[in-house]
Order: sequence, then C-alpha cells, then structure tokens
Amino acid sequence: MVTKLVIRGGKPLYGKIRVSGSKNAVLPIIAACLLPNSACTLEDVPDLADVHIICRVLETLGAGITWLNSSTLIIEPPEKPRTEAPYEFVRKMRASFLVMGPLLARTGIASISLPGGCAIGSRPVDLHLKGFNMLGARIEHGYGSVLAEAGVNGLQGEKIYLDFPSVGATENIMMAAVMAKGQTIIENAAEEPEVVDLANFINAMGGKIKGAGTKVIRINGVKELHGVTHSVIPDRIEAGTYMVAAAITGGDIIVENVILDHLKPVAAKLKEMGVQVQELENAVRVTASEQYHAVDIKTMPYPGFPTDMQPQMMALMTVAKGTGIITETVFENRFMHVSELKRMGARIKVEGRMAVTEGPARLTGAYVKATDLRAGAAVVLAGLSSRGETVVGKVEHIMRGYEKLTEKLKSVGADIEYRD
Ligand SMILES: CC(=O)N[C@H]1[C@@H](OP(=O)(O)OP(=O)(O)OC[C@H]2O[C@@H](n3ccc(=O)[nH]c3=O)[C@H](O)[C@@H]2O)O[C@H](CO)[C@@H](O)[C@@H]1O
Ligand SMILES: C=C(OP(=O)(O)O)C(=O)O
Repeated sequence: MVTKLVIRGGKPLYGKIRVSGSKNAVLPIIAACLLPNSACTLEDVPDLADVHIICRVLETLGAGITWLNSSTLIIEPPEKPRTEAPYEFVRKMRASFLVMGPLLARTGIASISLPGGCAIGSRPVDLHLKGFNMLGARIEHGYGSVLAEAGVNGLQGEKIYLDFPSVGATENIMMAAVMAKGQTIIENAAEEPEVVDLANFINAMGGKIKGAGTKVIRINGVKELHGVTHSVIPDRIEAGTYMVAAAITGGDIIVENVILDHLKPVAAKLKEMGVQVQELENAVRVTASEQYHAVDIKTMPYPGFPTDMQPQMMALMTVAKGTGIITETVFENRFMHVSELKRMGARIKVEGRMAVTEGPARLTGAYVKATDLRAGAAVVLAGLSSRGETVVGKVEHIMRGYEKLTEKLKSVGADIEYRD
C-alpha cells in the first residue's frame, strides 16, 4: 500500500497538464443519480478515492455501478432504494451525507450517520437538516445517526434562508426539493460552480431549477426524473494547484481543460504576486517570474477566494518577498499545513484566523505530513520548489482529490513518486 510521496525538488516544471473532472462537482452528482427512474452516464469522472467511496454508498443503497472506462460511469438507480447510509462510509468521507436529500426525495425517509468534524473544522450539518425540516421532514437524532422522515403528504416546497451559503446544504436541499410539491426557494444559497453543475445535471433529467449560481435558487417540484448523460466540469482546485506548481518552481505550464472564469480570484491573486497568467482556449498558461511579492488573501464563499486554494497559495507566499496576511473565514481550523511548511523553512505566524507570512524563505526538503487534502497539496508544492528531498506522509488525504498526481507532475519534469 502506498503510504508516502517522495519529491526531489528544485526543478522548474515545463509542459502541459490536463485537469480532471471536478471532485466536488461529481460527488453530489453521483448522489443525485438516486433521483431518476433510469440509468445515468457520467463522463469525465475523476478516478479518486472519494469517488469510489460515494459509489460504494450508492451500491449499499441498491444502485448498480458500472465503470465503462476509467472516466465514464454508468449508475443504475435502485427501484426501491434502501434508506440507511452506515457510519463505515460517512466516517471515511463527509460528502456521503449528500445522499440524504435524494433519499428523502425518492423514499420520504433517510437515516444517515452523522459525519463528525475533520482536520479543518467541526463542520456541522445543521443547515442541511434545517432545510429538510422546513420542507416538512421530521428530524430525529440518536445512536450517532440522524433520521429524516417526510410525513404522509411527502415534502412540500418552502422558502428556506441559509444563515451561511453552505455548498453542501444548498446541494442537499436542492436535491430533496426537486420532487417536492410546489416551489422551494433557497435564499443566501451557495453560488459555487459545483452547485451550478449539479443544477444543470438535474435540469437535464427533467428538473426545474432556476437561479443556480446566484444567491436565490428556485426549484419547482416535478413528478419524476429520467436518466441522462452528463460531463462533469473541470476541477478548478486541481487547476489552481497546477497553476501554483508552475509559479513556485520557476516553470511554465499550460494547464488544459480549465474554465478560467471559475478561477478568477486565484488568477487575480497570482497576477498581483507577479506571476504571468495568460488565458488560452479552455486552458491557461502560467509562467513564473524572478521574484514574487506577498499579497493579502481572504477566503470567502464563491465568487470570493476559495478556501480549497488557501494552503497552496500559502506555500507560494512563503517564497514571495515581504509580509502577506492570509485570513481564513470559511473553516475555523484550516491552518494545519503551517507547521509542516515551517518544517521546510517557511516563516509563518498564526494569530487566530490569520496567518502572516514573511519572505522570501529558502525552502528545504523535510519529512512532513499531509494533514488534510489541500494541506497535502501545499507541502507537495513546497517540496517541488525545495532544495533536497521531501517525504510526505499520510498521502491517503492527497489521493482523495488529485487524480494521477505523480504521473501529471512527472510529465512536466518533476521528480516525484509514491512509495510504500
Ligand atoms: C465535497 C465538497 O464539495 N466539499 C467542499 C464543500 O464542503 P462543504 O459543503 O462541507 O462546505 P460548506 O460550504 O457546507 O461549509 C462552509 C462552512 O459552513 C459551515 N456549515 C456548513 C453546513 C452546515 O450545516 N452548518 C455549518 O455551519 C461549515 O462548518 C463551514 O465552516 O465546500 C467547501 C467550501 O467551499 C469546500 O472547502 C469543500 O471542498
Ligand atoms: C475540503 C475538501 O473536501 P471535503 O469537503 O470532501 O472534505 C476539499 O476538497 O478541499
């Protein structure tokens, strides 16, 4: 079993990398495959640990899963889904909780283990449950699980205001409401591109969702949905990570299969630091400069700067000149990478939700660990630009979100490999 990544850094990366389909778009889309009355085909599905987990969850609920090839998936919905998603899966991946909305829509009842917190925060699901409750489901907690049950009349459309534009709550409520009676309005909804991809998928199946990508989403309930073929959007966070790889190694990479519109805040901050970012057709070229300047970054819900790119940008900031302030507003504990980057020579101080970087630091290889997915990406990026050898432990976190990471990086000249 693979347990670590070994990187011999200091090489500028040159060439082309193709970005895979989005992890965070495909997970809710796979959950939504429980909704229609016939099979769906999903294209550009990334071959990732998280994708295999959600597929196992669907199989447990009675769905049929067939891989046509490494990126095409056929999902046959169960005629009568089972209604329980056990802890075994939810423990491994919080996004398993996204089957609750579709199960409620299909069967009127769902029992899912409560996902605990994780390395980046406590991550409650209160907003998901509040939404289900407003649609008429009774919510009961017990034995580490949550049971949601619609009354005899099924779910009823309602106006739901989210206290925070939660991505998962918006998606889960949208999926629950798609076959409810009447109209559901989600106010202060998440505007992330992954929410839009899910809405497009559901609409192609016959759903009636308007406004996805804005703060107000209107869903008119329909009686049933039918299977379709859908191509998943490119992964904006994977793209952003490779953009930083070009910059931090002093290289020049064309990142292909990119919707640059989804990466506006990342591209803007890279340019502000002095990185050259050139838009191409469905691609972006990122060319390094001699010296970068530190900037201030504040993570926000979309279209703000994505929290999922914060650790990678912090890695780049450590080699930039001057003082930069990174403020994390989305998750309360997303600075686990700081101590790992410091082991590599970075100068960073954390004060509450702010991290202050001082640079430029000359990074050196070290033994570090991937404390979570994007923290792992940050230490890989730092390792690629460091002198000497970096060994990254706990790579299972990285494998959750980066398809063919070593192959892609090797193809642009990196010296990197997974090891047992
Ligand atoms: C699989 C997936 O798509 N994951 C993404 C999704 O996670 P996820 O959907 O879990 O993120 P949310 O937008 O829900 O969470 C944002 C904040 O809201 C809080 N919250 C959320 C729900 C709730 O019921 N109550 C509550 O308080 C969370 O604790 C967190 O502090 O969006 C995050 C924010 O862009 C990304 O970092 C994750 O990569
Ligand atoms: C935090 C992330 O994912 P998840 O919500 O699945 O933990 C991420 O993709 O960076």
